[in-house]
Amino acid sequence: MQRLANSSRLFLFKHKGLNGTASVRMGSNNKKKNDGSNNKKKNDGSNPQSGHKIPERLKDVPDKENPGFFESVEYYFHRAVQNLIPEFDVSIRARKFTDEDIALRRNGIIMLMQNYSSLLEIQFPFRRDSGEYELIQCYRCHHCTHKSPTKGGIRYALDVNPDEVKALAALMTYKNSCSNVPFGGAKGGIRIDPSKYNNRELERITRKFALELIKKNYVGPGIDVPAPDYNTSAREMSWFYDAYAKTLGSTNINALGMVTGKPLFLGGIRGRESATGRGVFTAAEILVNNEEYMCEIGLEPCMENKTYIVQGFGNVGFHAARYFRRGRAKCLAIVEHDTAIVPDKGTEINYKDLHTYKITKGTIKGYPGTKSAPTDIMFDKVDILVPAAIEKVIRKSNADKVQAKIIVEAANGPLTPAAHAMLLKKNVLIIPDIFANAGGVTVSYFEWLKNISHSSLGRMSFGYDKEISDLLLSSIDTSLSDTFNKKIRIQKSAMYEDRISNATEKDIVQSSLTHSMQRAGRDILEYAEKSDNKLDLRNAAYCSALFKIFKTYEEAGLEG
Ligand SMILES: NC(=O)C1=CN([C@@H]2O[C@H](COP(=O)(O)OP(=O)(O)OC[C@H]3O[C@@H](n4cnc5c(N)ncnc54)[C@H](O)[C@@H]3O)[C@@H](O)[C@H]2O)C=CC1
Ligand SMILES: O=C(O)CCC(=O)C(=O)O
Repeated sequence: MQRLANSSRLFLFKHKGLNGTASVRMGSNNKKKNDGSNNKKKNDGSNPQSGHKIPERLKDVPDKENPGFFESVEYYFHRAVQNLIPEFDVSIRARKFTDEDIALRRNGIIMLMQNYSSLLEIQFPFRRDSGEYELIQCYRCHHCTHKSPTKGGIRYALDVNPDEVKALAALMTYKNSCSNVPFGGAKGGIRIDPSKYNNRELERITRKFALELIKKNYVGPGIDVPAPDYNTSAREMSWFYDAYAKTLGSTNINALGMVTGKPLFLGGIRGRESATGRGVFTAAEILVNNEEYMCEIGLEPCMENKTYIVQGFGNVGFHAARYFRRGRAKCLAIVEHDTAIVPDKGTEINYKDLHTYKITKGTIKGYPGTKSAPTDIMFDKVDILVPAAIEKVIRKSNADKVQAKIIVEAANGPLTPAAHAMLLKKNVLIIPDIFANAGGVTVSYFEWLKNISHSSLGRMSFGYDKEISDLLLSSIDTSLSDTFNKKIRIQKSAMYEDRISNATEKDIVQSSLTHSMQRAGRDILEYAEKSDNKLDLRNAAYCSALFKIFKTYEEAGLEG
């Protein structure tokens, strides 16, 4: 990075985009002389001088206690676009457009990247086991379709609504791009409280929703691929798949790829269930091991003995808590919607056991070896806070209570823009959702690949890899023996023997997930380094995501 002489804001950097390397000026495309008076970013991180304006209707989003979820995502989108205008223009200019056409084309693509493509609202009557009828409301939103299929989970909750589904679909577009998952974004949900229905009823509701989507050609292995999310799991995904397999999918050889997060014996993949929590830990680890970042927030650069609190002990929170403990961090509390628990001094929670306890008792309250605490313990002093429940839990009215140094957004949208800005000012490191919780969709992608290739990962290469490494070792034996003129044999370590002889699909999934998170993290940190506030990883993650989406639209052309 090289600062330009007479500007405090403009700087030059190299970006390795999809199309190789381009040198661009970042931060402002304002050609006017900088008088230093108004060429500054605002406290909320927006940059009015960039040549791209945040739409008037979003102006008060960073100040609201309870902004719309979709408008919050749109707001983050526009903040990032403000930084990217010069980069966008460089990539269009390479195609020899006139200056006027560059602006028109760039603004057209920005419009495409922000807006959702379609939103389907379905209502159907449902007869409960009691004989009563209910009207069930469901939604599915396809956000950007620059890549096919679109992808994202399905949640069951009473607050599912069009605004929420659109926001979550947009987050999926940006998350997929940020993590190099080659899909567009989508999300869906059914507005029910699943705890009020028995299993047969839930199965019928799920199948009806699936059939409505199938009839409309709104889902399919090459169209849109659902997955588990809040209050759904492998069980609901099996029903979804079965509804497809018995209808439109009966003649489709790739039918298994119509949904991910399935059980293992129905085309699922090892490691998907724990993938989001594992990815959350990996994202945290990348930052916690980064000396510069830890120095900025006054922490030691290692995971060992860092304290953590997890809010939401569902699929994501359970596995995240497990991995943090494996990383030798110390749990201070687990917070659920009805209570929090704190481990007794000197004891450690057995998370698998706690998970079983919660399923059996319907609560974590009373778990042996812990004491109950109020749920606002999540605002206590801690190194790492992991909100893994729902959106907008940290807002303008409670953000100043947060005492964590690092927040890892395991849930989608747990912070409002106001809370985000307030915490940034307090020097809190926020690891944003579109990076932190991307482990789930990344392994969903691996499952989809497995389904459409009709082979488990590694099946065609494990044997060959073993033969090649045996050959390599024996050729090293031969060369050493020839050089030293005596028989030399390389000793294989037990770990090597074990890895090479007993490699499983899970090993491939886990190491590929780590690799993918590391690569996404590296790209985000590159953008962060170039920005005015390197702690604003959300803006950096959006920049990393949006540039790739922009390039895809730009290269595909806009006339079709
Ligand atoms: N399941 C997945 O693979 C992915 C999930 N996510 C996001 O992670 C979040 C959690 O999802 P899951 O773990 O799958 O859901 P889940 O349904 O398995 O668990 C959610 C947990 O949060 C608890 N909870 C709800 N409201 C709470 C509150 N106010 N305070 C404390 N706890 C509360 C619930 O009781 C439940 O135990 C959601 O935002 C979801 O969109 C993101 C990426 C992937
Ligand atoms: O696994 C997937 O396809 C999507 C997971 C999801 O819904 C999310 O990342 O929010």
